[in-house]
Amino acid sequence: MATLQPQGKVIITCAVTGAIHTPTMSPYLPITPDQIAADAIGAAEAGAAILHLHARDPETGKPDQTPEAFAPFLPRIKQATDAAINITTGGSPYMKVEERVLPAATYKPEVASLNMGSINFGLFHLAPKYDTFKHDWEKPHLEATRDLVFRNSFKDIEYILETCYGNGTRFEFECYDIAHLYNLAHFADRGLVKPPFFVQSVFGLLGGIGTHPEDVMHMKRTADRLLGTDYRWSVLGAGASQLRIAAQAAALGGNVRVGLEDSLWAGKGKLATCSADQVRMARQIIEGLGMTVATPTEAREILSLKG
Ligand SMILES: C[C@H](N)CC(=O)CC(=O)O
Ligand SMILES: [Zn+2]
Repeated sequence: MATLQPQGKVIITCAVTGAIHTPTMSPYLPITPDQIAADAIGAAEAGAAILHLHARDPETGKPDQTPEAFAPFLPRIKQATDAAINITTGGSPYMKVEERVLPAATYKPEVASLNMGSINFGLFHLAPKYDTFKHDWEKPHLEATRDLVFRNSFKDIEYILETCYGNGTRFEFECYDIAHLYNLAHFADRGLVKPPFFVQSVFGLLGGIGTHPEDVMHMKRTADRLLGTDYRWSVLGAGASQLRIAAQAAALGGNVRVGLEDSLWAGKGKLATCSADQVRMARQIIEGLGMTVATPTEAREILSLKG
């Protein structure tokens, strides 16, 4: 029987680069292997017990899901920190599941992300519009920059489970909406996933659930009802909602995820200069609530990681 999460102990996961933010959005977004390694090591030193990692093409900054792309920074991070490595199987919404699972299948990490359902992945920009009748510019309107579906079908999820399970890898179950919790319960009922389930509730991504405190409560109440004591709850808030969502969840006994993958900000209108900035701010909130940040060893215990 998995050990229950000790009261007041909070696991910080840090996601350092991701695949959605582009270099044009912030000069601090880690792109090269050196930058990804330095940002991850800094986040671990600041208190992150789990490091969620993606790779990018150092020239273009584009997501790169080839195992080779992870090779230059993984051993250095493992050398420099005791943090648990969490390799993405999400890659980017443009990739097929066969490509997305390769790095986790190759490196057999302690943790790998697993997206528990498909979602619309939209990105919009304000586009000026010229009214040919009025011969004048109309109020700029929102136009889709990207109109994607981040596909995670039941077969895709099964494929990743089958590919990684034999490696002792456990999953960070990314749940962007309530339905994804039901999908997780479905795989649990089929015995294809074993408790404790590390549930990463994702708030504030267009296409998924919002960031209202009621959304957070709804996710937690539903997870409590469907998964009982078999899950360890964590949250990530996208963009400016990151620390507000973290504070609410920590106060409810949950764990938190921060990092430049999920938000480029360190407070209102201030770009984070590194993911460690956000780890330090999360830590301040956690300790301010009279709680303590879990060490990598404690996180392994709580999540039954292979170590
Ligand atoms: C919202 C996050 N980008 C979700 C994520 O981290 C997905 C993954 O890497 O598998
Ligand atoms: Zn990710």
